[in-house]
Amino acid sequence: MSSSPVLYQLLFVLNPISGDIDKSSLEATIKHYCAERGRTASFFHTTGEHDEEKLRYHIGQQRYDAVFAAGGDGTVSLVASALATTDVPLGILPLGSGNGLSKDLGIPQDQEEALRLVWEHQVRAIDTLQVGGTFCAHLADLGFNALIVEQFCKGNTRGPGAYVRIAMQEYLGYEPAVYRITTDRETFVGAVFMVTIANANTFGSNMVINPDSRLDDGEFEICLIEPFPGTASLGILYQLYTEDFDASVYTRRLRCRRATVEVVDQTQVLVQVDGEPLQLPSPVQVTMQPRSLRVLQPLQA
Ligand SMILES: Nc1ncnc2c1ncn2[C@@H]1O[C@H](COP(=O)(O)OP(=O)(O)OP(=O)(O)O)[C@@H](O)[C@H]1O
Repeated sequence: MSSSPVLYQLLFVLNPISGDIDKSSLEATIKHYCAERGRTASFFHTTGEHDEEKLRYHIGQQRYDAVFAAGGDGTVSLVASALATTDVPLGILPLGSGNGLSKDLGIPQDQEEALRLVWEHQVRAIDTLQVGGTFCAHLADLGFNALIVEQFCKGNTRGPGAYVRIAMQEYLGYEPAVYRITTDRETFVGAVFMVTIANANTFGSNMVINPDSRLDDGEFEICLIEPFPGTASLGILYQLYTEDFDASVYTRRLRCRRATVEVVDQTQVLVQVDGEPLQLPSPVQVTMQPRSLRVLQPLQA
């Protein structure tokens, strides 16, 4: 079920570095856009240091009708985590390298068009995850992609080009680990190239890792790409871009409500959660909080 309340007091959480995008005129554009429509825009600038703590404090002091994340997936996750379990909806102005959740919600990638959410929207409640105790609104993974995200974050170039360059460099020498994955329905044991814990469907790169799955169905998927010969790589890539994940013999999905992901013989594992690389103790517990986050979506989405 969805509704369209009028939102007057709006907070925009701006990440100055996301996506290598110049945001010098953004604040003035947002202020002007909101003022023209009788809305009030306030701003919170991230610093990269204790942002979630500071944001929670700020929104605890002031009543907002919606809080917009103006940044990439990391900024969206930060704001979503602060808003989850409250009744304040999350809006997104996609200003990162990938912008995964905004794409899954059908939010326009153009700045001006995304701003229309301020006055034309529907509110939808979506599920969220906890991955090893860390909030996750979109996708988390272990294995190859987590390694690429970690390298990407260490580098000083952002944007999709840097991501592809790192992936090509790391692919040849990559050794898949062995995982034991136990869900409320089944157990899988084996070597896996990449384990994606998916509440949503699509990576910011537009690769569809988890087709035909809803953000509010009370379930999530563990999407596995098992080790594959080099000759199969282009085929798997093609399936990821054509929403045909299940077509390969090297892919499978485990649908569940809770799961434990263990890297056999390791006590710690690299996990990327909503685009941020983390070292977490293994096994990693994954739980779901059904319909715990209210989000703004375009009316036609
Ligand atoms: N003022 C700042 N200076 C430096 N780093 C910052 C600042 N504000 C936030 N950050 C860092 O930015 C990162 C989040 O960036 P975000 O994910 O929003 O953009 P992105 O990585 O460019 O895009 P995407 O995740 O869509 O690929 C976090 O690691 C956060 O600590």
